[in-house]
Amino acid sequence: SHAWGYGAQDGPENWAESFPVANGPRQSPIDIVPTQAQHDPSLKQLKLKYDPATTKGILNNGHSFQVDFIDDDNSSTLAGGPVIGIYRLRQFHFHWGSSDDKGSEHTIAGTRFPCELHLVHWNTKYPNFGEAASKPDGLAVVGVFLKIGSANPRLQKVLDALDDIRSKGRQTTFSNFDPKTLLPATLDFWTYEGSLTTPPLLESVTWIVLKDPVCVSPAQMAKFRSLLFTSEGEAPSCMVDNFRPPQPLKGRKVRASFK
Ligand SMILES: NS(=O)(=O)c1ccc(C(=O)NCc2ccccc2F)cc1
Ligand SMILES: [Zn+2]
Repeated sequence: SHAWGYGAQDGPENWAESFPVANGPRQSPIDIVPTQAQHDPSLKQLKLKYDPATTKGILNNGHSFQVDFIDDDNSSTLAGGPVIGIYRLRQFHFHWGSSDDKGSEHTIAGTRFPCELHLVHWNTKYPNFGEAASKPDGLAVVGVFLKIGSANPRLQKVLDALDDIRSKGRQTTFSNFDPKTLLPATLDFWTYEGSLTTPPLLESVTWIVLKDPVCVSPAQMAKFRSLLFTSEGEAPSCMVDNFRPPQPLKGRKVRASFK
């Protein structure tokens, strides 16, 4: 089976054994070097429309935790920015470290953040997420950096649900949440063509990485780190350091929506 994780034996350095695309031409994440990004004035404004009523639940999937959304219609969508057409919100999740000096997947000129939020959308020109995930223009993921600061009240509702999903496979009700509240004030972004950052590492993602971080407090980071990679009954293993390090750019251009 394709069991993968973030440990010494099953972690990112070994993923290529089961998922050879790990060494492909458009892998994610990457180190974003702002001075080497090109401002593209043709990039449109990012249009995010999220309906809290589409919130479906919250799940510990053994790699991260995710908040799932009903994606049967265009109630919660992403358009504009670098994408053509309409992409539907499927889920959002996070990646974080065991300490505040690491945890993000993308880095900015080598700077790592303690946490990174991913809002996952799929192109409605395809019938469903699974189909879209195998197409070069199938997915669009918005990445948001979290930096240590004052407690973020918008995060609290998500973090309060974590007590009910401590172990892998646990899920609980979660409703009426507006992911827009997790975003920074300005939606300036970098964009490049990449991949899923976890197996199956499919090269189907248009990445939209926001320039401005949002805040998270040390106590809130401790809540993320209270989750487990393991199921109930297994020897507990703390869910931390669930990030893939930056991958080779292989000639790709990173564009900036801002000067
Ligand atoms: N960290 S990230 O790049 O934002 C990322 C987003 C989504 C997935 C995912 O849906 N995996 C399961 C999956 C993949 C392909 C087809 C169906 C699936 F359920 C993985 C990584
Ligand atoms: Zn992710």
